[in-house]
Amino acid sequence: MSDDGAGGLGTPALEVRGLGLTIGGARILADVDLRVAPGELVGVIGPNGAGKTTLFNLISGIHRPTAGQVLLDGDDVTRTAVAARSRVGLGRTFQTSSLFPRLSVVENVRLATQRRRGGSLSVLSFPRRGDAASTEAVEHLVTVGLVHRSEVAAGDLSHGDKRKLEIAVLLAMGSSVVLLDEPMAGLGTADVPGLVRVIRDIKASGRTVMMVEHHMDVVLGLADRVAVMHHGELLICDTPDKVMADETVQTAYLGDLA
Ligand SMILES: Nc1ncnc2c1ncn2[C@@H]1O[C@H](COP(=O)(O)OP(=O)(O)OP(=O)(O)O)[C@@H](O)[C@H]1O
Repeated sequence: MSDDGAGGLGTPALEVRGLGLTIGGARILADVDLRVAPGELVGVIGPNGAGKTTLFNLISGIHRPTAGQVLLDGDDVTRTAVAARSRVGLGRTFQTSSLFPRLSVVENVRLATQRRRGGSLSVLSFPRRGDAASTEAVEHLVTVGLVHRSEVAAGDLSHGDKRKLEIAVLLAMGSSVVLLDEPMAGLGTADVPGLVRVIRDIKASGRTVMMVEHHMDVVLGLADRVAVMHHGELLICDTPDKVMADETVQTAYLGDLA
């Protein structure tokens, strides 16, 4: 099933058309159509094994689909490599951390800033405080509320702070479409509101966000629309109210949570 096009008029920031993945005869994902408007936040929910991570893997280029297309800002990137998608503005966090644990917090962000600017990737070039890349790195750390941890090794951060740092790295890479894969996973209850604020700020900055998340209250509180996956298909993509009231969704998923 396709979403009902709440992405609206104009070119979607992200679109998938008829997206499918079959591996060894097993249908992992089938016929997913979804349009995400610039600045929109779409939450992706569904039971374990529904295909949420597979959808992200296809959008970010980790897997090639066996059917369908992925478009970024109207351009077909279905055959584009992960790094090249990143260069045109698609950023993704993973369920497992992808940071450099021995580098400091600010160094991790600065490295991403340098990469985007096409400059040196040498760690030796880090200590030039006050240069443009460092200044920008600090700005991203302010955005995610981590500037007070700038000099700490990334590997020594709490789980919640690592998630914030991953997001700062995406911002430094210049991502305009941000895929967040279970950002709240493993967070203590006390850390959730801080990360929710960060995600709200990212949306407020005009970026487009897709977020796989099992915390329903977080999804319902943040998302403009909620996409529900089930058995590799997209059941519905609509406003939180409509999704919560949808009978098919109640039967397929939400009923299980009650
Ligand atoms: N490379 C693969 N080869 C075979 N099966 C796969 C592969 N990748 C995913 N699957 C299967 O496809 C289904 C969807 O997996 P996926 O990880 O996308 O689900 P999910 O909705 O993200 O689940 P969770 O909430 O548990 O992370 C699962 O049954 C999984 O075992």
